[in-house]
Amino acid sequence: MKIALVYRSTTGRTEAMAKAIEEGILAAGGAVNVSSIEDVNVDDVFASDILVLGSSADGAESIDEANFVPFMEDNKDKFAGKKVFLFGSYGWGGGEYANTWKDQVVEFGAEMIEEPVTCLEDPEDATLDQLREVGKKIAAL
Ligand SMILES: Cc1cc2nc3c(=O)[nH]c(=O)nc-3n(C[C@H](O)[C@H](O)[C@H](O)COP(=O)(O)O)c2cc1C
Repeated sequence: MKIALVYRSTTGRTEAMAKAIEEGILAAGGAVNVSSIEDVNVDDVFASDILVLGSSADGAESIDEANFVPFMEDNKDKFAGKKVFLFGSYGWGGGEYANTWKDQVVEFGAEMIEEPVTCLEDPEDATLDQLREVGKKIAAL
């Protein structure tokens, strides 16, 4: 299945998580089209079966307000039937923003591959290992 990974990261924390997922996908023999939300190609993303989406927490328990919020709203009709995995780093909110994001994705008709994975600030090695395993699972779908 075709896999797209789109992320937003201000200081590199969510980007490190994205790299671990990519490593897992590649290690399992899969291929993935990786882009940051700032220069995402929407047509390419929604030509994929699996959407791996990462954003750090922003605003008041939101995903990235400048780019990811409009990306979600503008493409809400394109999520039906997609398989989605969400991840990202947060600072103080315990990752609550990712639950709201999950609810949105489910409301748009997508299927969650796994529960979102979030982490406080920099991802620990155990989190990166967990994300590599998620990447392997995604590659095998
Ligand atoms: C403008 C701004 C708003 C933020 N809002 C939240 C928030 O609502 N909840 C939270 O837990 N962290 C919030 N954070 C903290 C970031 O999500 C956190 O620093 C994260 O580790 C950054 O990851 P990144 O380097 O991948 O962007 C905010 C940070 C900034 C700069």
